Amino acid sequence: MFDQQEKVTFIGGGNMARSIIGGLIKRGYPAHLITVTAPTDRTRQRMADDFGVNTAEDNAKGAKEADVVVLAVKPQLLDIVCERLVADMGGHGDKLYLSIAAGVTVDTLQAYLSGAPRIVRTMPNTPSLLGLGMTGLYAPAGTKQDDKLFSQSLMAAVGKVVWVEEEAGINHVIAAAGSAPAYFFLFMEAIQTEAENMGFDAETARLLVQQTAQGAAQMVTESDLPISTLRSQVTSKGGTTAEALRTFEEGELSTLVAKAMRAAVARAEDMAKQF
Ligand SMILES: NC(=O)C1=CN([C@@H]2O[C@H](COP(=O)(O)OP(=O)(O)OC[C@H]3O[C@@H](n4cnc5c(N)ncnc54)[C@H](OP(=O)(O)O)[C@@H]3O)[C@@H](O)[C@H]2O)C=CC1
Ligand SMILES: O=C(O)[C@@H]1CCC=N1
Repeated sequence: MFDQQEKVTFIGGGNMARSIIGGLIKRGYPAHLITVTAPTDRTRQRMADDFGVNTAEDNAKGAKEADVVVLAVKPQLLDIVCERLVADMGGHGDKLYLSIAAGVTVDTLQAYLSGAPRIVRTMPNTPSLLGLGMTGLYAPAGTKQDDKLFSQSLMAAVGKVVWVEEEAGINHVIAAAGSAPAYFFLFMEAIQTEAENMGFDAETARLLVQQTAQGAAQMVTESDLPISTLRSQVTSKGGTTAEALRTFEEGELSTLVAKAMRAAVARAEDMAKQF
């Protein structure tokens, strides 16, 4: 599965790092090659207990021996974390730096990392935990093929991957995939809530929504038909679905979705100016 097995250190052990590491371990990436750094004991302990990976409180200690450093802290912390990291390691160490941060460009990362020449940006999402992630990757011109291949194989171990040619494409991946699990969760929450209002207990309401969402997603995955055809197969003329869909149309759901995706892109662009 993994042609190259490199020592990988994750700086930060939050939701996204956990999803990727969980997915990697599930797919057989050797735990002893993975290190996670995080300031709190609890995060480090959970990582060690759940996945058997190495942990370190000190970022430089955790990253010094690594071949690949995955930057998995919040975007607003990246400057201080990277600058401290290279200072404490005595330089960038010519490592491959893989950033998962939204809204921080390669140029900015390079400035934070004292000119590190090997940087790849990725935009994963949390279903990586189940091996069902969707990751966009961007490598600046001149990135070595080996670095692209390793970044791709790491992220492909936890789901599907797409490369974007232009760095701006990463923001489009954020809108369509990185942030998008939350859109589906919101939709599912709304269905569950209304099912409960209709009288189902919470457990049954959740079962109704989760099984339906999983079934619908699986149909999209397994069918060659356009999604609109799958929708119309549910929609009997003059029936119940048509009424529900008409209500969504009246509320301009498609326009609202487009607006939400544009808002995610705009926020990523703002962040890129801010950091
Ligand atoms: N969540 C998501 O769905 C996605 C997130 N991303 C990106 O992933 C990155 C992380 O997001 P997410 O996982 O949600 O964030 P979380 O807040 O869940 O995790 C952040 C982690 O950073 C750790 N941390 C804080 N300060 C430091 C430090 N000085 N040195 C080392 N580690 C530190 C925290 O440690 P502790 O636990 O000890 O407090 C925590 O484990 C962001 O840049 C985000 O843009 C990208 C795609 C999807
Ligand atoms: O909300 C965020 O900024 C991050 C990036 C994509 C998903 N979560």
